[in-house]
Amino acid sequence: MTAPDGILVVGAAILHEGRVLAARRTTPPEAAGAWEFPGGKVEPGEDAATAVVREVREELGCGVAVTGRLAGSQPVKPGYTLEVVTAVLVDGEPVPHEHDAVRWLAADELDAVRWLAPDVPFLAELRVLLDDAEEAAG
Ligand SMILES: Nc1nc2c([nH]c(=O)n2[C@H]2C[C@H](O)[C@@H](COP(=O)(O)OP(=O)(O)OP(=O)(O)O)O2)c(=O)[nH]1
Repeated sequence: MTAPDGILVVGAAILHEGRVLAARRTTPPEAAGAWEFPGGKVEPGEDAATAVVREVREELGCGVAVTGRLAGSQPVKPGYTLEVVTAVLVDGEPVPHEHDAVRWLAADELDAVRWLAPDVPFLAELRVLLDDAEEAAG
C-alpha cells in the first residue's frame, strides 16, 4: 500500500453497527464543510496502517484497528494519492478535535453529505459493505 511517487494520504472508513463514520473538514477554505474519512498523510518510514491509526487518535481521540482496504486509489492534488482502509473501533468513541462534526452514515445515507471529490469513487464499495453488514445483523 505505497504510492509509487509522492505522498500517500490514507483515510479510515470506520465501520460500526452497519454505519460508517464521516467527518466534516474545517480547512482549507475550499474543503471546509465537505466530508471525508478521518486520516491523513503517511510520514516517511511509516506504514499506512500505522499512519491512519495515529491520525484517527489525533483527530478523534479513539483507537481503531485496520481490517482491510477499499479497492483503488484516487489522485487528490499533484503529488498526493488517496487510499481508504476499513477499520473498527477498539477503544473509546470518536470526538472531533479537528473536524467540526462527525456523523455515522448508513448505506442509504452515504449520498446525504457532500464528500470531498476524491472520496466519491470509494462509496460504491462501501455501500456494498454496509448493506452486507445490515443483512448479517438481520
Ligand atoms: N484525511 C483525509 N484527507 C483527504 C480525504 N480525501 C481527500 O481528498 N483528502 C485530502 C485533503 C488533503 O488535501 C489531504 C490530506 O490532508 P490532511 O490535512 O488530512 O492530512 P494531514 O493531517 O496529514 O495534514 P497536515 O494538516 O498535518 O498537513 O488529502 C479523506 O477522505 N481523508
